Amino acid sequence: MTATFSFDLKATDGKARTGVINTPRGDIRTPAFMPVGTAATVKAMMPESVAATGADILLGNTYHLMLRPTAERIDRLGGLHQFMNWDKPILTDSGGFQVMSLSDLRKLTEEGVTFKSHIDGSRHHLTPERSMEIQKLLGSDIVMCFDECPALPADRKRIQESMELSMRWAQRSRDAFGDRPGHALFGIQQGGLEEDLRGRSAEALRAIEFDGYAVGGLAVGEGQEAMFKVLDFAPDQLPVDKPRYLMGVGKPDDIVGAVKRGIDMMDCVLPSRSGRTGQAFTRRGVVNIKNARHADDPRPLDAECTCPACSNYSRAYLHHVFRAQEMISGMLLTWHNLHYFQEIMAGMRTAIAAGAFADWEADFHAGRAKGDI
Ligand SMILES: COC(=O)c1ccc(CCNc2nc3cc4nc(N)[nH]c(=O)c4cc3[nH]2)cc1
Repeated sequence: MTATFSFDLKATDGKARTGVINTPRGDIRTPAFMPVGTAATVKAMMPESVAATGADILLGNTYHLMLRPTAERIDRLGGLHQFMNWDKPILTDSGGFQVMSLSDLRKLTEEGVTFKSHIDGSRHHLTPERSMEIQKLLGSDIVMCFDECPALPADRKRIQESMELSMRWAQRSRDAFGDRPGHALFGIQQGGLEEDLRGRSAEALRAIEFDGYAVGGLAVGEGQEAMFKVLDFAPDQLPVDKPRYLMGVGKPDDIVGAVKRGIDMMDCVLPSRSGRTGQAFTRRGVVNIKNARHADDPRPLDAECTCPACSNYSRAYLHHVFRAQEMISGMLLTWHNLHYFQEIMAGMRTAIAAGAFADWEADFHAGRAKGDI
């Protein structure tokens, strides 16, 4: 732990990197996966269970928390860490992406976005300045710039105009964030799938100077092949000595491919949301536990996994509690998936430090079957 925020690059293997982000609330081992704690909880998990999976940091959402219970109420109660009983680092997304993907009756102007709450239809306004204020009230350790993420597919003109707006908002975010030792502000690169637009975005962000840089505008339906093509150039457009954060990613093989291309941090609802629907990620591929063929299977989900679900329960039991819609079903599979995602991150950190990423990656892909196992 340190009083300031810093990134210590420990080793590289090809484009893959491993290091530590030092923050006053604790160190973050990279490459890092951030569980998503949207409404001040990682759904179906106690905070101590999230920590037990190996997570060093979790993600919160400005959009959800501003609507309910409001940032002012969380601030009055001591901030988000105390409110949700998580004393390690928290990164908060800035709200723009969630407004466009969750709310309706949205109006986008140079000033910001106005929208109606998906919860009660009340009208709200988000600007770079208001997003910085909300994330400060929450007590977030890593604050994201307020940006606009265009839905794909979109024509080049729309992508360019959106990226240029986001860069003006990045400057306003920086100005509103002010000087907050021990707290970080990350810029977000936009530019769709266009190398030149992403290059201009990266240059604009470098000139403003941030503590870290996100690759935004991806995992919006472009597919893995198109995403990897962007990741073949985008990380190298960003400062080499700062953390690179790929937003919203992803499936296990997306994560491995992103780390291979120089990404240090990721977040995704996939392990928790799919865990609640009965989808388990394992070394050998995906298990849909609700499938009837698991009803009498005494074996664990994954014999090599040490999580509570795999250590103490059979597939038959997990199948039963999902079919019976018992609460323990989402708890066990969410814990398993988050544990497995952290195992992937730990494996890559060790492999990169040993210069053995290629072997680790080959082994990762070798074990995986297609479809349900
Ligand atoms: C079961 O799994 C799921 O339901 C599920 C849902 C959505 C995603 C994709 C999430 N993708 C994504 N999140 C994102 C969040 C972002 N935030 C900002 N500020 N700017 C961005 O440019 C941005 C891009 C994203 N792309 C992945 C999985």
